[in-house]
Amino acid sequence: MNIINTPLAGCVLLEPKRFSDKRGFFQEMFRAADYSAAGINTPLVQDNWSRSVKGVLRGMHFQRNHAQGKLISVLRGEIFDVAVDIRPGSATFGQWHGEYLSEHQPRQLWLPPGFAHGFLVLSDVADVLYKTSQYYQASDEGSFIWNDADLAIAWPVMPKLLSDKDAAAPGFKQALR
Ligand SMILES: Cc1cn([C@H]2C[C@H](O)[C@@H](COP(=O)(O)OP(=O)(O)O[C@H]3O[C@H](C)C(=O)[C@H](O)[C@H]3O)O2)c(=O)[nH]c1=O
Repeated sequence: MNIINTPLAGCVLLEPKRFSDKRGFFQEMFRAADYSAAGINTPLVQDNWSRSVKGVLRGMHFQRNHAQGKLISVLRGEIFDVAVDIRPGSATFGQWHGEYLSEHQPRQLWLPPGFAHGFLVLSDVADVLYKTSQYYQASDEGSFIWNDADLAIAWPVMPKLLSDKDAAAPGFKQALR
């Protein structure tokens, strides 16, 4: 498996092997012993399946006190996946990194605890499967607006559909006060 660093320390792109043949393909989606080399040393305790239609943007979300590491995979369609470094004291605090993830390439993005996460759906539908290193705790959730001017995330297209919560999210600085 290839492990490719991003400009945000600890946030890495993984390229697991995909074995294609005339039937289709086989791909291991997670193997603790191998993924620890990518810095995934905490147990991953929850799997999430998120289905969205074209133009949906989910994010930007984080958990304040029970920060979740997230291993993002796309089983169907294509997304633009974004991580924002919100680790206090990080040299890249407030910086973002985006990756195109799709069913067509064996690529996964690992966000260690301390990142906000969001994605924009580029295909007609997208199925995103992601593993987290902490359980979901609704009361611990924080969010900030997808188009915060200070962050200036370069989304490839404008979103068409957000949850009411995401559409009303505060700015980045306000959310992290
Ligand atoms: C995240 C989550 C949600 N839920 C319930 C709570 C709501 O009743 C419903 C939809 O939740 P929400 O609108 O927060 O889902 P997303 O907007 O996809 O939120 C996620 O979006 C970004 C991309 C993330 O990285 C996070 O995992 C998460 O914040 O599922 C659960 O029961 N467990 C969970 O882990």
